[in-house]
Parts: sequence; structure tokens; C-alpha cells
Amino acid sequence: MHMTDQVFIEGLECQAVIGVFEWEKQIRQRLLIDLVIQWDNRPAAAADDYAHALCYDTVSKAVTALVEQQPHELVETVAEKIAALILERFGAPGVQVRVAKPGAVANASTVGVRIERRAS
Ligand SMILES: Nc1nc2c(c(=O)[nH]1)N=C([C@H](O)[C@@H](O)CO)CN2
Repeated sequence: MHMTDQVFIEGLECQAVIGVFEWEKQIRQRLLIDLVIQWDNRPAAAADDYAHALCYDTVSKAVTALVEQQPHELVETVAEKIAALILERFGAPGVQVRVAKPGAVANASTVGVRIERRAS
């Protein structure tokens, strides 16, 4: 049966060294991250047991550490690393990742990338 359950995180704010230009490598800029993680929530609900849940707080902290711990040039790279983290460390079967860089284009409310990856 196709499983449609998800755990989501919206608007996770990270302060990252991100960008292709020299001046961007000297500062931190705001990234906003949205995740939709495929996860079967029925075992956690049936037992009312956190041990079966994908903890959105644990995931948020892991993603923040990943994004903030080292510089990246492209939001594409950040999105791919986040997707790999969710699939490999947390064992999710699939994930959608959106990385937005709201300060990047002066006359746009935000810009960024959205990707979807599945475990192989
Ligand atoms: N597709 C992308 N385009 C651009 C990126 C990026 O990460 N992905 N980055 C930049 C600069 O860093 C820009 O954000 C500086 O304002 C330009 N285009």
C-alpha cells in the first residue's frame, strides 16, 4: 500500500555562510528551510509512543547544525546535503526540501530551490 504520511517542518531559520561572491563568505545570511519527510506515523500513533515517531525537534537541530557548520556556495548544495541527511541518518524513504534565501534578490520576496529525493 502506498504510504502518504508525512512529518513536516516549515520555515526553519538558519544563519549560514552561503553564496558565490567573496563578500558573502565574510557574513552569515538567513536561510529558510521547509521539509516534507515521508514517514509512517501509524506505529507512533497506535502506541502513543515517541520512540516510533520521527522527532521534528531532533531533525530541526540536525539540519541547523549541518547548514551552519560550514560554508557553502550554492543553495543547491545545501538542499542536497539536507536530503542525504534525512534519508541516511533518519532512515526516511523520501523527502522534499526547500531552501529559500530571502535576502538574495532585492525585488523578490524570496528565491531558492526545491528538490525531492527518495532512498535507493
Ligand atoms: N541557482 C542559484 N543561483 C544563484 C545562487 C545559488 O545558490 N543558486 N547564488 C547566488 C549568489 O550567492 C546570490 O545569492 C548573491 O546575492 C546567485 N545565484
